[in-house]
Amino acid sequence: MTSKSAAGAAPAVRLDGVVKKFGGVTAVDGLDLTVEPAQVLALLGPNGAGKTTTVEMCEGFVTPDAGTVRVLGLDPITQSDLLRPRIGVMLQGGGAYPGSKAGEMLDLVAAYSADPLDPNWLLQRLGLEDSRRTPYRRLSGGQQQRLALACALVGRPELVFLDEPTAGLDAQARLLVWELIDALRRDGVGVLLTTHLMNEAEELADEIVIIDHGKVVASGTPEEVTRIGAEGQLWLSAPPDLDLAALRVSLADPYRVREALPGRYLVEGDIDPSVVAAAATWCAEQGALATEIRVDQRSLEDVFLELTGRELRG
Ligand SMILES: Nc1ncnc2c1ncn2[C@@H]1O[C@H](COP(=O)(O)OP(=O)(O)OP(=O)(O)O)[C@@H](O)[C@H]1O
Repeated sequence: MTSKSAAGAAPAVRLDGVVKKFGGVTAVDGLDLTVEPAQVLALLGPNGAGKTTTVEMCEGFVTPDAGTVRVLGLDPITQSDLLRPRIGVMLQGGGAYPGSKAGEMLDLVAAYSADPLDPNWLLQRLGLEDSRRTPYRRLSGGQQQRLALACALVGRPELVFLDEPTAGLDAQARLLVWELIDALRRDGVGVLLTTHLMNEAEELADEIVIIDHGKVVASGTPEEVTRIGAEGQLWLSAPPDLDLAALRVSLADPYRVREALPGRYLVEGDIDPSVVAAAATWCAEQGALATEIRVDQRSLEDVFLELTGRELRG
């Protein structure tokens, strides 16, 4: 289920029973979590679920009230001097002086590292080669975001914390970042990623942890998480509001058929090949294109919404 670290190697991140309260709000409530080396773990949760607080405790910016946090085997609060050179943190805003140029900023961060990556190679890898001499304040939001990622990676960290690394990026830039995260994993780097993009988590993560109200509500590989509650289910994706009457005739009792979410049709019962055929035929007879059929497996978004509720969080 989970990739194992090399014998004797400390997990990249290990949280045991971690609690963090802000006044009357319990942001993190007894959280256990492990990121192995060379593993991408996606931490998902609705707004206010406790993701940022969790990551900030790992980075040593926030002190837990209870439990243990170990990052590369070290305590991020009391051993931060030892830890800092070994981790990469993607700061929103980059801690930048607005007038400094993108290339200068990256060079400066690289200068703090004993064995940095070549900043020019990294700029080119992130599609920033033409922005080398551009002052930070003139970079677009997406370019600033990519520069923050470059700053997190230039010191060859063993572990990186990526807080919504592709928020606000266009599709091309997102793909570049995804490729880079994949390359990090291949190089043995652990990645703790927070994201609101379910496809990003499915695409990149070896392990998904969904939290809500500071507690784990589901965890496992993407395949394991998308199987939660999906036994005896067929999900068909197509345009919304199709007429289900004909499908109810061809799949009579004991099958139950409904449009569970707009454009997501759910058949519950014993799913055999004839049921798959009936669902596909029904969709074609409606003149609609079925874009996806999943058996005994749901989309990550369906699982996420069911586990964390559909109401908006503040
Ligand atoms: N410094 C703080 N002071 C007071 N309350 C805080 C502080 N930081 C976080 N909280 C509260 O702790 C809870 C968890 O917040 P956190 O930012 O960790 O959630 P999140 O999952 O990262 O949310 P989002 O997806 O919106 O970024 C929220 O109720 C938030 O208001």
